[in-house]
Amino acid sequence: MPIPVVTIGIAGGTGAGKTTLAHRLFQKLDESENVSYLHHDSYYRDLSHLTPAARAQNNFDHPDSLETSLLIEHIQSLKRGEAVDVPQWDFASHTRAKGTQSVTPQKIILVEGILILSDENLRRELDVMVYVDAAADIRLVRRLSRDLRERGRTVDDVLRQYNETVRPMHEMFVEPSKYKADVIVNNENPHSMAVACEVLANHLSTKAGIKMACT
Ligand SMILES: Nc1ncnc2c1ncn2[C@@H]1O[C@H](COP(=O)(O)OP(=O)(O)O)[C@@H](O)[C@H]1O
Ligand SMILES: Nc1ccn([C@@H]2O[C@H](COP(=O)(O)O)[C@@H](O)[C@H]2O)c(=O)n1
Repeated sequence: MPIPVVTIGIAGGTGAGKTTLAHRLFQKLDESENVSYLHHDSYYRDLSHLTPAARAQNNFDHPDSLETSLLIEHIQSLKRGEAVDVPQWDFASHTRAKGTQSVTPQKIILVEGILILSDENLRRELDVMVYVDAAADIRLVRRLSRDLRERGRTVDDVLRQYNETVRPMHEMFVEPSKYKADVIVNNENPHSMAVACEVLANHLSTKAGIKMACT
């Protein structure tokens, strides 16, 4: 029996604050309201057939690097009330890790990723589309620090990748997708985050009777 579900998409450039916003939303949702959280990054195509050097040169910011059709299938399964087995991505080796993570169906499906608003079929699955915005220099600094800390990268790795693929693909695919969003959040302004929270709370309440306290 299908359950009423609200699907929220959170897009934005690398380092913009998508994960930060998603985690803030979890904290603000009533504890009884659980969330099925899907990250587009989990759906990168496996590169284990390539050498480590070749994998590192891959363009991870082009839509073809992701198995978006599987993400769409998973959203549709969750909407039907079926659990899904989500692949796990290893950012250090650029490969799909062994094993999957089971995600169970909940009233809210939260989908996050740089490219989720650039795919028309994926957009059709989303009830509310949010784009988190921040200036390129701020995003680069945040990404540099996160990739050194959490993704096993060097400063040279991050800067080379940023210049060769991240920045051009951002301009080609990510930034234009901003104009598909229902809500654009300015992550340099805390008030903008608060307003976005109010908009989402209002939507969840009217469409699905889900309570979310933003204060
Ligand atoms: N408004 C903010 N002010 C300062 N640091 C932030 C802010 N938003 C996010 N960050 C930090 O920037 C880094 C990248 O944020 P994250 O949410 O992971 O971005 P994304 O998911 O869009 O790549 C994280 O270390 C996070 O703590
Ligand atoms: N093996 C990989 C896979 C992806 N990336 C980068 O991740 C970025 C998206 O994640 P955010 O959390 O920053 O939104 C994307 O820009 C890819 O370049 C990677 O470096 N290695």
